[in-house]
Amino acid sequence: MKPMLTVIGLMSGTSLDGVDAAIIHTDGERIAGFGPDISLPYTAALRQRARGILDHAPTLSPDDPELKAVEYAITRRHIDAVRQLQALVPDIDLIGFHGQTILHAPQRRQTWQIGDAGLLSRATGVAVIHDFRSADVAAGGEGAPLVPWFHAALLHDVPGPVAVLNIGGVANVTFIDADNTIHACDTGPGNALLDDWAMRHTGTACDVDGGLARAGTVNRAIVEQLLADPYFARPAPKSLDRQSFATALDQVAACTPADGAATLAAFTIEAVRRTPLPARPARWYVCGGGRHNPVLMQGLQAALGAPVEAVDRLGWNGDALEAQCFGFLAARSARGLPLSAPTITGGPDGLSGGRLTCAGLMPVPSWIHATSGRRS
Ligand SMILES: Nc1ncnc2c1ncn2[C@@H]1O[C@H](COP(=O)(O)OP(=O)(O)OP(=O)(O)O)[C@@H](O)[C@H]1O
Ligand SMILES: CC(=O)N[C@H]1[C@@H]2OC[C@@H](O2)[C@@H](O)[C@@H]1O[C@H](C)C(=O)O
Repeated sequence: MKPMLTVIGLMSGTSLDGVDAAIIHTDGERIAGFGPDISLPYTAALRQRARGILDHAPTLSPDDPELKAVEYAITRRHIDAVRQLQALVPDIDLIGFHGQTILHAPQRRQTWQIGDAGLLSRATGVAVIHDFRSADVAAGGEGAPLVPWFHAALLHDVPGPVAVLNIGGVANVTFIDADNTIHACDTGPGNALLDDWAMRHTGTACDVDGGLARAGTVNRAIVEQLLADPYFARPAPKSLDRQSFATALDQVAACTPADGAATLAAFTIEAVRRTPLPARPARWYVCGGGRHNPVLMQGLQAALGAPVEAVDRLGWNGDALEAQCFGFLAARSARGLPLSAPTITGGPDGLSGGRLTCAGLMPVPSWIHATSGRRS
């Protein structure tokens, strides 16, 4: 076994804003350090086409020509990101490629991330681990969130109970108890509803710095209606699709743009507050793009009754964290280590995941664990 791997992690999240790529030095348990990271945005046209695919994913054939074209364009963007990092750090052992989630329905044993791992491996000359969620979903787990093992590795010297909250398109929490048990789930909406609302009313991709929400008044009755969704009464583990609460936009449709934004921001915040956790976190650390929105951060601080800070305060890189995570998970997969757990996704104890793709005649690296998925 090679002791420490140099891995590029790639994440393109539910916000559909682009590709984050980051280098991590890890054996899948310890983190020896991080290398450079970059973000390559999707063009507005690609973002719109990806959104079209996401909106129609439940009825799409895997051979749909537009799906294939968008998958190709997204893969090319990932190849560009990897090549830029390879120009800085040529000796890369492995790539962890999340792909673009277009559908997540674990109750139907379905989770769908698009992206061509074979093309990525051929174009970069590096072995790729991808399809991180399917094994857990096939075994009855939620398949998400998968970031908790990484948060736990980073938090090893931070005493629990502590929570890490990721506010991406969807929001998810990792909770580490005083005895180091890891619990997790998706809390509810993150920025996705706010993004869609801002696009509808201002033509901008998000409510920049919470400007719209700050000018509005929260409609508490609508927030309560939104929180009546059965998802919030379910115990963890549980996970969401980007579109799980898409009808919320209809429920705020009669609000002014500012009041609608304020109400959707309050929905995100209140969903976090009501998330069933085994104990109250002594501190909350926030990552994901939502930590740049002061309305969300101040609202969380007021609602949670404990200090709320951006993860950057811990010295973490809050923008590269998810990409680093999929590098870390690729190293775990290469070693056959678990990616999930009963208290994280509800999947079986000890289950690894991910699939290995080594394109063409590339030899399978000797340090790849025999159970780390099939070669394609
Ligand atoms: N200055 C800002 N003001 C308000 N919102 C912001 C700002 N910067 C980023 N965001 C929000 O952060 C989002 C991007 O967050 P992030 O990159 O964490 O999402 P993601 O990784 O795609 O999602 P997920 O974690 O659900 O997969 C944007 O869509 C936007 O809503
Ligand atoms: C199916 C899917 O892609 N889920 C994402 C999404 O974005 C946030 C939240 O919903 C989380 O569950 C997950 O991503 C993070 C990286 C995870 O798996 O931990």
